[in-house]
Amino acid sequence: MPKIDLKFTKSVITKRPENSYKGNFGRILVIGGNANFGGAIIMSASAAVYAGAGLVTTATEPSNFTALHSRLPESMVVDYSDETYLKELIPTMNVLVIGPGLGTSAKSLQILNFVLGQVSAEQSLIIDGSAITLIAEHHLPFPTAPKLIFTPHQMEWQRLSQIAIADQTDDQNQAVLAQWRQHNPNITLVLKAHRTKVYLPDNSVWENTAGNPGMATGGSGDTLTGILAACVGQFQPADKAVLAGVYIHSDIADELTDDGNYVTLPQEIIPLLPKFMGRLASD
Ligand SMILES: NC(=O)C1=CN([C@@H]2O[C@H](COP(=O)(O)OP(=O)(O)OC[C@H]3O[C@@H](n4cnc5c(N)ncnc54)[C@H](O)[C@@H]3O)[C@@H](O)[C@H]2O)[C@@H](O)CC1
Ligand SMILES: Nc1ncnc2c1ncn2[C@@H]1O[C@H](COP(=O)(O)OP(=O)(O)O)[C@@H](O)[C@H]1O
Ligand SMILES: [Mg+2]
Repeated sequence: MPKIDLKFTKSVITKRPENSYKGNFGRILVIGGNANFGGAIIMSASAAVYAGAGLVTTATEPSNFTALHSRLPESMVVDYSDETYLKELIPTMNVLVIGPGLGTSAKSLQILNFVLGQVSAEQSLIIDGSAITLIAEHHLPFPTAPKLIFTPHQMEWQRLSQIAIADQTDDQNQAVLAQWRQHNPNITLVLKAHRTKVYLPDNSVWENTAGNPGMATGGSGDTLTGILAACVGQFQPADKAVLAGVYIHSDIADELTDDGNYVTLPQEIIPLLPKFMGRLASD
């Protein structure tokens, strides 16, 4: 099984061309954060900004606007229930994230259904957290056109795939993915665990070599979604960008742990992204 390691990740994270502008580095829309889980979407958006996304917009519950503006002025905001505005905005995006802190209410379901109906072939959609739970609960069909990147933890994967956690072997996981790929060949699974595995559309399965139990804290996966979005928005091909994003998240956490941290808080990982990626690009 191929491993996701530092050498591989360095090959993906390239130096920026001198003659470039924000439009070259991905227009990202992150959607989530209900009135209770605003922190989740703030962490996702922050990670996207700090991992180098050219432009980040956050669609969330309006009660999160003030916190978002004050914590992350780089991101624009939009009411996640404003379908008229979103209908115009979504086609201008390269990468969308849906799910961190979205919740599972009727309103959350309405937003998810709307977004699933708007994404198009040239776009990548990262589906995480509550969005995975909602798709499983309501048997929502996957959109057939865009690149889909699911980022479940093992319980979310159990809900979506119907494979019990104890039975989540590569063979079982691949069998489910093979069925889904008949409708959309461009499905990637990032199955998060101690050693996260990434199942790519070419049927390869990659294993992360970094990561540690300090990452077992709320918001860790929300942060990963932003890093993945930024990587897909900046680096080609998208499959390699996903692998690199998984590694960057965990390697920074490993550095914090090596420094003596017992827990690796998302808020400590996020500000380390620019320097870590700069190091990868220049080595
Ligand atoms: N600060 C915030 O606003 C936060 C919001 N969050 C959001 O909260 C929503 C619910 O997500 P949760 O994952 O907390 O809840 P879920 O209910 O979706 O999943 C947690 C359940 O799965 C079980 N489980 C089994 N194996 C697991 C594994 N390997 N990893 C995690 N859980 C496992 C747990 O025991 C628990 O019963 C998501 O939208 C998420 O993005 C969380 O990320 C936590 C932080
Ligand atoms: N013991 C562990 N070892 C390595 N990585 C871990 C460990 N526990 C959690 N993680 C990582 O932390 C993240 C947890 O994601 P998730 O459960 O979705 O968190 P949340 O929804 O709270 O943001 C994943 O990237 C996972 O790989
Ligand atoms: Mg999660």
